[in-house]
Formats: sequence, C-alpha cells, structure tokens
Amino acid sequence: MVLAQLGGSISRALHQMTNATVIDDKVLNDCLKEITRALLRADVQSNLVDDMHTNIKNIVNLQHLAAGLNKRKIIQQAVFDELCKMLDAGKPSFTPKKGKSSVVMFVGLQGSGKTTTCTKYAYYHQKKGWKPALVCADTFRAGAFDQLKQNATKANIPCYGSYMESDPVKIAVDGVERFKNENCDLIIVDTSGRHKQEAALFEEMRRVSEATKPDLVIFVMDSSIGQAAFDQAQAFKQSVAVGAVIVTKMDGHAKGGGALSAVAATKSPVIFIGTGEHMDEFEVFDVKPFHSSEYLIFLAFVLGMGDWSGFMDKIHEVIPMDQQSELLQKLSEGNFTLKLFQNILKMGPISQVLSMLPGVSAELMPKGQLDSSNPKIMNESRIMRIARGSGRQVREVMEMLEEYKKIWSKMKGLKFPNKGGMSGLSRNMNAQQMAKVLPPQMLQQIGGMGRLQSLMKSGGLCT
Ligand SMILES: Nc1nc2c(ncn2[C@@H]2O[C@H](COP(=O)(O)OP(=O)(O)OP(=O)(O)O)[C@@H](O)[C@H]2O)c(=O)[nH]1
Repeated sequence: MVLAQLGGSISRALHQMTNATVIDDKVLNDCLKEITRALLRADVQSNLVDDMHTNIKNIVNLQHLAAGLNKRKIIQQAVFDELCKMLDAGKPSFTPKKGKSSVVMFVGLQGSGKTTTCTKYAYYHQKKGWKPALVCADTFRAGAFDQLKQNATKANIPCYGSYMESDPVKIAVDGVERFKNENCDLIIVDTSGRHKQEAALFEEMRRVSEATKPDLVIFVMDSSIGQAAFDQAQAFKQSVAVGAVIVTKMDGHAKGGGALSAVAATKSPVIFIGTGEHMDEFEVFDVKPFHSSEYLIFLAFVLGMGDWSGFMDKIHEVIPMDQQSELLQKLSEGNFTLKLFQNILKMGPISQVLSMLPGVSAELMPKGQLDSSNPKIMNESRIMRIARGSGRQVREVMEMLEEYKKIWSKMKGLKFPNKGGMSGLSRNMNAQQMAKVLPPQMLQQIGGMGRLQSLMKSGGLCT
C-alpha cells in the first residue's frame, strides 16, 4: 500500500533530522523538503503540501525557541499535527440512527464506484440490523438501474427505479416516499456519475438533492484519481452539501493522496473505504483512534493505516459474544490454536485482517515454507477440516498458519486495547515489546533499537 511507503519516507526524513548534531534551519528545511517530496509523490495536492510546509515553519521558529527546549520533539510534534489535520475534517459527519428514517444521497464522478458502494453501504447496515433500501436516480447511464437491482437482489435489499421515467428527480422523490412509507430507516439514493465540466448534470444533481432533502450527501471517490481529486471534490461540494467521503478501490495501486485532498476540499471526513469489488469489501475508516498519541499516528502511516479499531470491530462483528474475551485473551498470550484460526478465518480475506494488526503489514510478511516442527499445527486432517469449515483453499489455510505463527510469537505478552480505545496498548508497551512486534524491515526503517528506545523515551512516540 502506497501510504505505507509514504509513512516510511516521512519517518526516514524525521530520523535524519533527529540524527543531526545541531538542529538548525538547514536541518529543518532538508527534513521538510523530504516530507514535501514524499507527500507530492503520494499525489497529495500541492496546495495542501505548501500549506503544511508553511504551517510547520510558522510553528517551529528555531530562532525564537527558548534555550533548553527540545527542538527535535517540537518539529516532530508539528509534523504529526499537520499530518493529522490533513486526515481529519475537524468535524464528524452526520450519522444515521437505526430505526429513524434517514436519506443518504451518493454523488461522484463517472465510474468512481457509486453504484457498487451504495449496495455495500446498504449491506453493511443491513448486517447490523438496519432496514435499508436503494433508489436508482441514475437515468443517464443505460443499465444503471439493472446493475443496482441486481446487487440489491443479491443482498435482499429492496430497490426502486424506473425503465420508463426519464426525470431522476421524480424517481428519487417517488422512491424516497415509498420507502419512508415502508418504514425503511436508511434510504440510499444513487445518482448518475458526472464531471465538474458538465453543468447540466450538476444542476440535475442539485435538483435531486433539493427535492429529496438528504440527511447526508456522500461523495464517492476513486482512490486513483490523484491530483484531480481536490478540484472535482470541491465542485461537488459547491453544488450539494457533501458531508462525507468514501474512497473506493483502495485495493489497487492507487497512491491514496487524493483522499487527503478530498477531505480538504469538502471539509468532510472519509467514513468508509472500498477494498474490492465484492459486497463485503468495505471498511469503516476512522482516524480517531490514531489521535490517542503521536506514536499511533506514526504507526498508522508507517503501516499503511494499521487499523486497530477495524480489527476490533471485525472481532465484535463476526465472533460470537461469548467467545470474544477468550479470543482476545489468547491473542494477548500469543496462544494460538486451530480453533482460533477458524475464528480468524471468518473475519475476512487474510490480507485484510492482517493489515489491521499493528506491526503487521501483509506485504511485509515473509513468504516461505511452513515450519513443520509443530505436529499439532501440521496435522493434515485438521487443516483440511479448517479449510472445509471456512470455505477456504487448503493452500490459503497453510499460508495463514505460517504467517500467524510468526505474528503470534511476536505478539506474546502484549496487552490488547478495549474496543475503540488504543491508549492501553501504548501505555503497556515498552521499546523492547514494540521491537518484537515490528517486522525487522520496519525496525530498520525507524533506525534500529537504539533509535526506537530514544523516540519512545523522549515521548516522541508515546502518550
Ligand atoms: N477493485 C475495486 N473495484 C471497485 C471498487 N468499487 C467499485 N469498483 C468497480 O468499479 C467499477 C465501476 O463501479 P460502479 O459502481 O459501476 O461505478 P459508478 O460510479 O456507479 O459508475 P457511473 O454510474 O457510470 O458513474 C465496477 O467495475 C466496480 O466493480 C473497489 O473498492 N475496488
């Protein structure tokens, strides 16, 4: 994931800066130049990068800093704060309430993934006990209604549209009214894809919004849009009250910087990310947990947004309530069993689950042969049973056993945070423990054990 590379470049720049014997303007400028370059390479819009650069220079005025202050720490803090600001719109988006009817309208560029995302959003809520419904107000693209209907049928979600009516405003109003009468609590209106150059289509979108009065307008953005994200997102925001962003196709090779631009242009948070074409390849995006300490922000970037709360959410979603505490206990003891793997397998594609764990970026995991020293794990029939029970290939189970064995041994002794909270993790972790969890490449990237110790001691990476 390219955000992981971005994290690597930023941490390297900070590392070089903290290694300098004297922190002067040249050292600061070199560090900022490196960070700027890394952000631009990740497709973050140049205005945002310039703003960040200026803000840091204003905060860190080396000439005026009182003697005795830790300049390294002040620079690090300023960089982290500015990175946070980029990811954080400053205010949460409107959150629909279960049981109370809400209208959510989806807008975005052609092919950004709106229709797919509407169904994913509906399906996500349906699994949590909501009564969602879909309305197709896309009369522009032939086949849009069929696509939505097909997806909706698969997920057993009611869907409204028309082959005869050509006015999207009329369809949207009729659909919303019908589903309100049917007591649906989440009415999702899919609209045509459009470009900021298409004034007539923008006017149409404005009229759909005016007529249906959505509680929330979601801007859907393809993560590969790159530098163009800012202007397009801003054009949508100027026509309708965009309140949230969903970034799609995060499973591809996109650089991800466009997401930061869309947050800035719409002043709205990213609430979900799409990670594949399938209905359940959809994840909550939450930057809040990373706010608990600078060190977590650092980890989030270095690990490509290692997502603790997503991991915990998955556990709460798919593991039966009475088994959750046992699972967490075993995870924290590094005590893995085949039963535990079966539960983990239920949580979704292996790479997705892995990438939620701090210190474990799926692409950083070494791929080799399974160590056959543990006969309990290697028992063929047990592996076959797991594969059958979880609907996976034997090869997949083998790969996962290998990867998890390595992770578990690293995680031994770590304290797991409660749902939604991460401060417990940072409080309970010392540099030794942290080094055990980090893949060797990452420890090297940080600057080795000594560097990790000094960062954690100086508070640069702690709460
Ligand atoms: N890999 C991947 N593909 C996605 C994702 N989301 C959507 N797609 C694919 O992107 C393509 C376009 O998706 P649609 O949902 O049809 O896009 P749209 O924005 O509704 O298109 P218009 O109505 O023409 O504007 C489809 O092939 C989807 O399967 C995602 O998160 N990952």
